Amino acid sequence: MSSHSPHPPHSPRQLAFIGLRDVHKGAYVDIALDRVLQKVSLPDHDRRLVTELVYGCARRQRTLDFLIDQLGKKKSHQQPKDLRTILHLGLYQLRYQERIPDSAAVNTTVQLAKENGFSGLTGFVNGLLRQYIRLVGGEDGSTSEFPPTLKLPENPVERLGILYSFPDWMIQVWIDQLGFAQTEELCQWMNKTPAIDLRVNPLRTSFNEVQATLESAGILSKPIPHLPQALRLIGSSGAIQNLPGFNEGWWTVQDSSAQLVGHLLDPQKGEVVIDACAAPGGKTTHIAELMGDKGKIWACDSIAHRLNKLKENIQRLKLQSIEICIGDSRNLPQFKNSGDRVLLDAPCSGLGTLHRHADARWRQTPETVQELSVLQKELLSHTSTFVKDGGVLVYATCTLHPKENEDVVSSFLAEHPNWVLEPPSFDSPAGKYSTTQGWIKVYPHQYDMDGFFMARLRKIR
Ligand SMILES: C[S@@+](CC[C@H](N)C(=O)[O-])C[C@H]1O[C@@H](n2cnc3c(N)ncnc32)[C@H](O)[C@@H]1O
Repeated sequence: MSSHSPHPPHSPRQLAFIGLRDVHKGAYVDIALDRVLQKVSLPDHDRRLVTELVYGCARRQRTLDFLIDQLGKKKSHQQPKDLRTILHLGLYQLRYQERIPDSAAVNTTVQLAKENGFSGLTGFVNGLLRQYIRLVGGEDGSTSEFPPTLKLPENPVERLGILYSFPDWMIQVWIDQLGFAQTEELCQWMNKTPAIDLRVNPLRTSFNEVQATLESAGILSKPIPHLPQALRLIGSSGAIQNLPGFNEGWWTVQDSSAQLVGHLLDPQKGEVVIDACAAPGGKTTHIAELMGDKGKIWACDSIAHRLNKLKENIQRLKLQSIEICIGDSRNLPQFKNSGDRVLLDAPCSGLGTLHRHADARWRQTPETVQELSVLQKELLSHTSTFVKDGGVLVYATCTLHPKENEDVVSSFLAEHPNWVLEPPSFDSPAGKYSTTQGWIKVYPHQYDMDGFFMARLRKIR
């Protein structure tokens, strides 16, 4: 084969541009990325660059638009759509990618403009990017403010929204709960690369054995305080399925705060547990492990294909106690009064896991939150009928919006006098994270784990 291919391979930046163009037309960012990466065979470092550019530009789009607004004569939304995407790519590299020299960021962006129908505007692209370098220099944009020449609004909500690239309404929801300084810490946390935590399966191995085996494969890890099965990977690990112990069912990928939910439920051997929103099943398999795989767990979900992952994990972890049930948990009369414990890990706006989904912050709105809170209340009201007298229900979400958390639980308790909020005992893993109100609210910047809310409710008669 000739070494001079007539069709040079796509450059990573061109691929990122194609992916982002899809995102701006409404595609989910991971689907758009998969689509471009599937078409080509790229060396690992180029794949990583495409991935970083697509996720990064999607995540930081509000900040990048602000820079275009400040540096160009026309506002970002007045620019041709594709030109705006190209400018995002250039500015993203200058502001957030320290390893890319400024000259390379500028030249490749100018080239992108040339190749995608903007030959007449290469001078503008070059000028805008060089203006950024002149004004801001080589600062690391993930932590630094802007120089005063770039005029951020006085309003603190907008300031944080622009600086860290979140919608104003989300910032406001957090400021109301945390104040300004902690909201800024939370924003910074949500823009970091997510950690990967494993949950060791004590039915197949031990914590020490997993840690040692990982170490012999060159992967360092550390325990998480108070969580007996949790192991956090340090540094990059490559494809997770290739790590030792995966095929043997020694561990499952699950964030530490999601592991807390299983401990708060505290299921016991021989019990009947109903997991009302189970797919993809991270918590269902944890419950089985905590019960020594003895008893019965009903794993229900309304979306059948989302349960396939659970089926795979049941096989891989070699569990016997889980039974699958496809259906709407707002209407499953067969479970009335049959559960010793019920888990309702409700569908939510995901405000606690925004670092894992680059475009999630732009997809949720106050209206979607409102709709979700209605669904959550309906689910809680019906699934509470599954619980036997004296039994327990844990309500959990991975969001940080009071309308989906405290409000749902408080209005349930107000309408159901035979239920009480039961705080975890202090010596249990969940007890270490409990709040004075009796529920658990994990703020990610405080505990360095995904944001979560969970409350244990007991049916007293
Ligand atoms: C937060 S996820 C659950 C995550 C899961 N517990 C885990 O740990 O892997 C919420 C789930 O609720 C399901 N769901 C949404 N509405 C539902 C309903 N009305 N009835 C049952 N499941 C529902 C969704 O399909 C989704 O899989």
